[in-house]
Amino acid sequence: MTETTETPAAPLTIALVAHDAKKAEMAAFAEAHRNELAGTKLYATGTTGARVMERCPELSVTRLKSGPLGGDQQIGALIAEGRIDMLIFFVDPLSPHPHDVDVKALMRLALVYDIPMALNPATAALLLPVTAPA
Ligand SMILES: O=C(CO)COP(=O)(O)O
Repeated sequence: MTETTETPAAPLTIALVAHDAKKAEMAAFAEAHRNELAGTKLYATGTTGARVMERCPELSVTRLKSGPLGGDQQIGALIAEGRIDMLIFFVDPLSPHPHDVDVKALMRLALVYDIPMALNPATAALLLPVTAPA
């Protein structure tokens, strides 16, 4: 009998980011999808990560800097290194953001590296079950 040694698949790595006006929706999204998210490795910008962990204390989220202080760029760097499989970024299209160039740079890298990117809850809800079964 031949033994096969199967390497367990690495968990899906997801980056969570939400503008201030969308943080409540991100926390609600995380709660609604807590089972799928529990099987993934999560990164988030600082405040978004805090809100998600507040709502779902069982989820372990690696928090980076706050977006305006470089958190969006940190996530962009992880994407460039091939360490992020999916970006869920709830964007507020109705407010100006002082770090808009960082926001654009993050989205640009998600496009360059062709990773699934959901910019609103409706798209994230479609994307998540396809890629991260509960
Ligand atoms: O600013 C952000 C996205 O551009 C998000 O950063 P925070 O999660 O720290 O608020």
